[in-house]
Amino acid sequence: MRLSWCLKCATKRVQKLIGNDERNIVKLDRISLHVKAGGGGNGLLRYDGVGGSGGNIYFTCVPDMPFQQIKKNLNGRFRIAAEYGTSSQKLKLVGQNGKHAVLNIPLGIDVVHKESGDVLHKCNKMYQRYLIAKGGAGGNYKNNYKGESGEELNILLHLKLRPNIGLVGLPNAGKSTILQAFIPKKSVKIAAYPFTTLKPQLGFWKADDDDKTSAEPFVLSLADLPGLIDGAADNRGRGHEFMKHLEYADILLIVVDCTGFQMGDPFENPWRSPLECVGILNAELENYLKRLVKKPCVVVLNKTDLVEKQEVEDLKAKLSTKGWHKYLPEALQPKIPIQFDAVTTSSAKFGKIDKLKEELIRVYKSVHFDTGECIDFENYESKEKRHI
Ligand SMILES: Nc1nc2c(ncn2[C@@H]2O[C@H](COP(=O)(O)OP(=O)(O)OP(=O)(O)O)[C@@H](O)[C@H]2O)c(=O)[nH]1
Repeated sequence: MRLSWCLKCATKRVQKLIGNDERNIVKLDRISLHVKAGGGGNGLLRYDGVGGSGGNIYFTCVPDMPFQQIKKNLNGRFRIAAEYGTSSQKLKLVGQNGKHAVLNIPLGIDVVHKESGDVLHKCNKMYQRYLIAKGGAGGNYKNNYKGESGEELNILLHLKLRPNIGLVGLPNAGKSTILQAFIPKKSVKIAAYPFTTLKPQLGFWKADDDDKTSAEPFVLSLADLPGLIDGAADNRGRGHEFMKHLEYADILLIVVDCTGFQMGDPFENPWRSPLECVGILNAELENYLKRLVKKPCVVVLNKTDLVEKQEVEDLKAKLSTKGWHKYLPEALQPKIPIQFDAVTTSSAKFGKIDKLKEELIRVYKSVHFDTGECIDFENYESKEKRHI
């Protein structure tokens, strides 16, 4: 019962988040807002009257709210203001406080100060009220009975997706092809050149297609992100914009091209072996956010049709060891090597993803059965590993 609730809520939350966009391409993942808290009312010096305080601006996380809804709720104004406090009067010495303004937002929004870039709040607790701008104090003896101004600032709301499975890989590894193989009806942009995927794409995979006995549909969401490059954690290739969507993913799926990777001109950039690709991706993930390398993680060696079977087996064996990173040159070794929950293979172009499907279901279910309820992935620490 609990498990089915988990699965249902995990799927629902992404479906609701992205609204009705048919192709499920995330078109809008940030909103710029001007917020102004109310100013305090003036006091009355002669009678020691105190002005009312200005209203605060709060954001509250609510369930099942699409990100686009924020825009609709604001009626395209992109400005929120709270009420001013009223001034003290002879007949009403204590002024009335201004009303607070509360904006409902979906879970997983980062509130960022537009000018400084500081993250003011990570809004990831349901029904929690986050104070965004404080109203000014009413006039009183401390401020010479002059009402104070409320805080006023420009902010950015950053949406972070909450997929069950987040696909990570270097460009051209075959992420979109994998997504297409999982969800054949979905139209995904695929091409034989890097950076075909420019925006995150979400797909919903009915994972229990063969299981006619299950009462609840078992649907997992997959997010295909644009390819990461060396230095993505330092925002090269707009890395931050995409990596933020991995923060709340339940499972990371590292997609590696079995034939390796060549970035641009071979005279300028060295060819990277598949193992080196894993090392680069591991390093990028840990550099961006250490918590990411603690998440459940599956590696899939894609394009197995292009290399010898033995080569794939050797690679799989290496990655399945605890010290897989030791096979890499020192400069490419990640500081915190990920201990993979599964290493598997696929040939997505030819629809061969059965082993990958099995492993993903196994890892997903094992994680959920461990806790018996919706897992708190922010504090998740796998049993046998991950000493950070
Ligand atoms: N031979 C073979 N080719 C594949 C396989 N999977 C993907 N490809 C090809 O690899 C190329 C890149 O595939 P994409 O799915 O666009 O790769 P991507 O990782 O999404 O690329 P970016 O958008 O750059 O991140 C395409 O030409 C695919 O047809 C596979 O299993 N075997």
